[in-house]
Amino acid sequence: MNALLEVKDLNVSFQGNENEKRKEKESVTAVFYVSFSIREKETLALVGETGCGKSVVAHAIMRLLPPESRVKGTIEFGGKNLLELSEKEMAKLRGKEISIIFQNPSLALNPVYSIGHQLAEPLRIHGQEKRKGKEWKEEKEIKEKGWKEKEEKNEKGLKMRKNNFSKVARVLKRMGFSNPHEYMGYYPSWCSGGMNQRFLIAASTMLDPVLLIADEPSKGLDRNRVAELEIELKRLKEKSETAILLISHDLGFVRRLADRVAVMYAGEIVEITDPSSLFERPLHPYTRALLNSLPERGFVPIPGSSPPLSSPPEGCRFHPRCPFKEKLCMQEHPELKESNGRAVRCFLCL
Ligand SMILES: Nc1ncnc2c1ncn2[C@@H]1O[C@H](COP(=O)(O)OP(=O)(O)OP(=O)(O)O)[C@@H](O)[C@H]1O
Ligand code: NI
Repeated sequence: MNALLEVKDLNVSFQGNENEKRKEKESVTAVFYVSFSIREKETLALVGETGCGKSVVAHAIMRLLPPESRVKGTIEFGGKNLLELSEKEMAKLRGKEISIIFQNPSLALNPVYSIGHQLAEPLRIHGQEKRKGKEWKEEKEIKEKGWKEKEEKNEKGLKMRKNNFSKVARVLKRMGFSNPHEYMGYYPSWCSGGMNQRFLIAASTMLDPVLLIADEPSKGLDRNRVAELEIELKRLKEKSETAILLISHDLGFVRRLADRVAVMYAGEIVEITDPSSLFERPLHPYTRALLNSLPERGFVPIPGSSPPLSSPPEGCRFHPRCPFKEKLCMQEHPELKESNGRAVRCFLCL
């Protein structure tokens, strides 16, 4: 099957603070030659320790990185390289074809607008774009023909609002809200955190995006809410055409939802495989260490810490923490090699 999204050799660096000794600005390469693809309707999880570059990858796809970042490589989506699109072209895709679930429901929802109003926002933004030229013409005609037509236009606006609201109601109904019109009149502060989280998912998927990016959607949620979120994402997987890039520290969550998992370490992908092979037969020593650090597997911490991204070690980036390292691992940088549907960046595996 064709890839929906194809990330090739993605590099992202940031101009950092001035180094005291060398009196020059240090550059931090947060993402280093990252390549992966997501197929239609597939859920790909991105996992790895904090600071390894997961969010930077997500923001590069959404083109939401700050101006001081330098991005290289290609991100192909629908036959176009997203990195070459103008801001205007990108704005047309955002929220419509590629959407993102923001992490914190209480920050992402505006307290002073009703749920219904906020859920209709993507419809308003993307509906207006298409109508812009036509609207301008209408505006001109109104000036020429007087107020009668203006009244008609107001009616049109009302009709559009009604259409938007019935679309919001349909989406909420699909998400299991039996009485959507009632909830649409609610304000975020009237609802529980779990419910607001579901509204955020509804907002992100209002226009049936082909790709949804969920960056740590379960972070900071209590157990019940994580369970609700999981049900919601499963429902989305089953009932829609949306592919998901799922970024999460919660490996149990990843195991239950992902079709494939990419493991990142210090800005690189070190392993890509299906969840059951990953959990039953992890190959890369880092993946093994990551699994051993899970509470149910004995909570064994990974010795040492991630290398600074401004000066990563020579050879394999994991070698200073690897219990199996050999001389070669310290001297040469391993490639990501594929075999039997798995890919691993290690001289000692495969
Ligand atoms: N705007 C920025 N300027 C400089 N460095 C940045 C910037 N944004 C991210 N970084 C650096 O890039 C690296 C990767 O950050 P990123 O947020 O992608 O990590 P992450 O894997 O998402 O971690 P977490 O699991 O904690 O969310 C970090 O070392 C971070 O300091
Ligand atoms: Ni992150």
